[in-house]
This record gives sequence, structure tokens and C-alpha cells, in this order.
Amino acid sequence: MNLAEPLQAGDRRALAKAITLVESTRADHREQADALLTTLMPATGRALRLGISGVPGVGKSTFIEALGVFLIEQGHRVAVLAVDPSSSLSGGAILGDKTRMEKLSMDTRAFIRPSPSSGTLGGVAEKTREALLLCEAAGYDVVIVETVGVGQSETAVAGMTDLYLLLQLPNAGDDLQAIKKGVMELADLVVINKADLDDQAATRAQAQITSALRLLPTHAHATQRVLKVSALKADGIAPVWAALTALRAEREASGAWAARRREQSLAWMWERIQAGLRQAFTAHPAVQAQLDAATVAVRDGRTPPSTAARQLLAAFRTSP
Ligand SMILES: Nc1nc2c(ncn2[C@@H]2O[C@H](COP(=O)(O)OP(=O)(O)OP(=O)(O)O)[C@@H](O)[C@H]2O)c(=O)[nH]1
Repeated sequence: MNLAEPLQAGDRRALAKAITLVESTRADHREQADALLTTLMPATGRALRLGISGVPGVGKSTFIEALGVFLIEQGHRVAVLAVDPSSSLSGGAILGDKTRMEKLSMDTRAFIRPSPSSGTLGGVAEKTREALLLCEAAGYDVVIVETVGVGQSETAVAGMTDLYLLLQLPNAGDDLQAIKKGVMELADLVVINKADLDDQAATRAQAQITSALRLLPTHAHATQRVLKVSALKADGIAPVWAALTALRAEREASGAWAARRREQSLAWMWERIQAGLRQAFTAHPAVQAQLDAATVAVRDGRTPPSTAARQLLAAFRTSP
């Protein structure tokens, strides 16, 4: 089945099929997926890759819908992907139910795909990275990767996108949870949503977050990285896009944009090598023969952890 051609011609069904292929765990599918991705590689890399996160209820879908519709009106093509760490645990998705982003999901210039639902966060992130490349090859020039503001998924999403936008509520300034969790450091832009509910609170949050950001070493020289919007009223969306495109221009000029992409690609490769090695290691017969005993010995304090690790690695290396 040739998916590359229809996919590049903009056939959304071919894109959906290609994503299903990269998400499959079957070995023959994996081979086809690798071949497809390799064919499409020259057509990738052209989109602005935008990560968006925020706690449940902050208004992610509403915001992405407003931004997406705005971008389509400007002539862009927008893909929305998701990394949902809950879906692998509960089978139930926090993100990605069908009623979200109604206007966007009906527009042929947009493509919305829920989170892959199997495996670890690393596995889910891997599949989303590949889906992102497929969306680029299909001509989407803005790819949004969304995640919930819980756990490690923000780091995974920031690691696959060019710019990372953190959505906050107008009362966010009061406790600054995101700072404590280290998520604020990842954010290139903080957007306070629901400003229509209490504009004064939103302005206060904007000031508080701006001064909190100045304390972070990565943001010491930054200006204007906190904006307020009403996603519901589609108010304040143009300044958000202007800030993102300004950041892009600045980083493209300095070389930071391309450098970040290069680092991400290499980090991705090493992450997959480590995951593969770990799998090969635990599946190795000589390791399996010793692993349980070693685990008990380390747990009971009889063998130093590093000694056990060295012995297991030696067993892995020497036997066929
Ligand atoms: N007043 C007001 N309400 C908003 C705004 N944005 C979103 N909401 C409402 O907040 C609620 C949650 O919005 P969602 O877009 O579903 O936000 P979310 O919980 O991040 O949802 P998911 O994207 O499904 O995770 C909904 O009832 C929205 O209508 C806004 O700018 N102003």
C-alpha cells in the first residue's frame, strides 16, 4: 500500500492510516512504518511545532480551537496531536474525546488526532513524534501537541516541540504551582486564560508570573512572555500568535531554533536506544537467570547495587 503519495497530496485518510501504522506494535507494520517515515523524511521539518499544556479545566480545547480557527483564517493548515499519559493507565482519555474542538474538527484544513493509548509515556511520546513528522509531510505548517498539566508529559512534549505554551488560570499567581513543578522553566509563553471572568485577577496573575519568570535563569532577559486571553470569546489570540512568530524569528536568526531541533533528534535517538537496550537486557536468557536473585540480594542489602549491575551487565555482554 502506497501511503506516501496520497499523504503528501493532502489526503487526510492517508495521513490517518499512516499514523495508525506508526502506532501499531506489529513487527511487519513497524517495518512499513520505518520505510514510510524514511521516504517522507525530506518533506518533514517545515512546521512550527507548538506544545501546549495546562491543568484540566484551564480551557485547552477551547484555546486550541480559537487559535486553530484563527490560523486557518490566516491561510495556515493546522494539525492537533495529543500526549495523554492517562490513556495508557486507565484506558480512558483525559484528552481527545470527539466533542472537543467542534469547529476545528469539521474543517478540512485541520487535522485532529487523539493520543495514542498504549504503552508507557515514552512509548506514547515516541508515536506522537512520528505522527508529528507525518503531519508535516502532509503539509500542515502548524502542528500543535497538547498535553495535560500533570506528571512528566510536559517535559516529553517540550522535548518534541519548538515552542512551548503554558496555559494558566487567572488565580494561578496565587500559588504558582507550575513554578514548583518546574514546568514554568519549559514555557516560552505563558497564557492566562479566562480573562473574561475576572480581568483584574488575570492582570494580577500576569504581573505575578512575569516577576516570577524573571527569577528563572533561562528567562532572565525575556520580555512579554505572559499574555492574557479569553479563549471562549476568541479574544487576545492574535497577540499570542504574534508573540510566537516573534520568538520564532528571533531564534531562527540566532540559530537556536535549528540547534534545538538537532538536539531533540539526537535525544530521541538515544532515548530509543536506551529503551531498546533495556528491553534486550531484560529479555536476555543469562540476565533472566540471574536477575531475580540479584534483585533480592540488592533489596536485602547483601550485594551493593553497583556490583549487582556490573555482574548482570557482564552476563549480558559475554553470553550469546
Ligand atoms: N469564561 C470562560 N470559560 C472558558 C474559557 N475557556 C474555556 N472555558 C470553559 O472552561 C471549561 C473547560 O474548558 P476546556 O476547553 O474543556 O478545557 P480543559 O479542561 O483544558 O479541557 P480539555 O482540553 O478537554 O482537557 C469549559 O466549560 C469552557 O467553556 C474562557 O476563556 N472563558
